[in-house]
Amino acid sequence: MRIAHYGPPKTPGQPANAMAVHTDMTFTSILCQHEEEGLEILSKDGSWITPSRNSLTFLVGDELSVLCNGRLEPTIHRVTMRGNGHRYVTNYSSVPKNETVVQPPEELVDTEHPLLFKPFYHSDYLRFLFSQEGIKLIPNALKVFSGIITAAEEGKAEAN
Ligand SMILES: O=C(O)CCC(=O)C(=O)O
Ligand SMILES: [Fe+2]
Repeated sequence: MRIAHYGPPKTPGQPANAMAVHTDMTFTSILCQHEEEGLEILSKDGSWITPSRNSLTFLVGDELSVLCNGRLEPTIHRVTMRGNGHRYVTNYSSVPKNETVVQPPEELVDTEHPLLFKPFYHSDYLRFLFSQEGIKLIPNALKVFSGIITAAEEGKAEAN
């Protein structure tokens, strides 16, 4: 568990990007904001949702998405400081061990649900994310690192 502190925006009244758009390199993260809000979650329709401060927000991390073979998508989120107060947030996350091979159980892979991600070690994924190449790809780094192009997608790419 981590407790993070964010100072108010440098220019009062002007929203500040305090954490860039990303997904978490975790199985799950549970966030709790104290007093000052700021968390923003990207919804399916492209709008940003702002969870209220008195709530727990459950985020699907990259590795949970792999574990359930894409049935859940990683939560895309960012932090924008709009108020002028200090912001505190607790982040309780579950993370695979470095030597864990991240892959779905075989029950979740079949002809209707082909394997979407190549199995990988958590430590290799972290190394990629913090590389010059990986960091630029956030929030789409997972697909580039381990995504399998399906036959349907390949057909689409050839047609273009
Ligand atoms: O501060 C927050 O609300 C979110 C923090 C976050 O996204 C992270 O630490 O990965
Ligand atoms: Fe995050």
